[in-house]
Amino acid sequence: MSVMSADTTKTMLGIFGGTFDPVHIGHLQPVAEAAQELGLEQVRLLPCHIPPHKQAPQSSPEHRLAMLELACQQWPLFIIDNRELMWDKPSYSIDTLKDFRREFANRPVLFFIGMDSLCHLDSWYKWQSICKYCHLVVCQRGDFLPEFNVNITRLLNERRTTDVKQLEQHSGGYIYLAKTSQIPVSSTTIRAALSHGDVEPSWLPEKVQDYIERHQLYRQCE
Ligand SMILES: Nc1ncnc2c1ncn2[C@@H]1O[C@H](COP(=O)(O)OP(=O)(O)OP(=O)(O)O)[C@@H](O)[C@H]1O
Ligand SMILES: O=C(O)c1ccc[n+]([C@@H]2O[C@H](COP(=O)([O-])O)[C@@H](O)[C@H]2O)c1
Repeated sequence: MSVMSADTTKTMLGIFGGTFDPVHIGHLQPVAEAAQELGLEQVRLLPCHIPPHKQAPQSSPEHRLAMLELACQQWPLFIIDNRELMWDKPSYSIDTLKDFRREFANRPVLFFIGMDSLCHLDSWYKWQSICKYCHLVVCQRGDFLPEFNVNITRLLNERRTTDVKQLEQHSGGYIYLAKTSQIPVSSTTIRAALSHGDVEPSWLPEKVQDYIERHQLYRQCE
């Protein structure tokens, strides 16, 4: 585990990456609950530029950013960090985490991910080094049945903690499974619903839904 040097007073830094195409309640609610469980007052949302493991986003970076800004107005816990959008390359988390480490040398970094991301973590670029640079905080995911393969089982055996102090006292290295609500929604289901004009209003922050309507986004599902 990477132990912090002298600076033990620094507060934990929460970051949450995603394609956010569009941002929805399944992104915001579980992370907000986990942040509260861990005593965080702010979480940075990191919209990715080129998602490493899936098709290019349907909406432009400008639209995705605008929707995130509206979501942040309704959810003041969140602020936007657009560093990945500034880099003209696939958004590999290891690069982003190294960049955070350069900026916040010893500060504990909490990287929020959904349970599906944890289950597929061993397909990420340089996945074995991810926990050198951060803790992972894993949110439950309502539309996904978790199954841990041998790599993830080993990783959890080595790094899982239920002790928040471990997260506070180390800059990275631990995995914390948060007890968050199961919210069975994804951007894919929302894009499909929007293309039929029948999206469930509770899935999206109200202002995001208005924005989508105003700009006629996701009328055609790819
Ligand atoms: N309903 C949900 N509950 C918990 N975590 C979620 C949920 N939806 C997305 N996440 C998490 O949010 C992060 C970013 O996800 P992403 O932007 O890819 O959303 P998505 O809804 O899975 O998108 P898509 O359907 O386009 O693949 C990932 O770590 C993912 O696990
Ligand atoms: O680094 C990787 O190889 C990698 C592979 C898949 C996803 N990620 C990151 O995980 C976060 C959620 O990704 P996604 O694809 O579910 O939107 C986002 O920050 C991605 O950049 C990172």
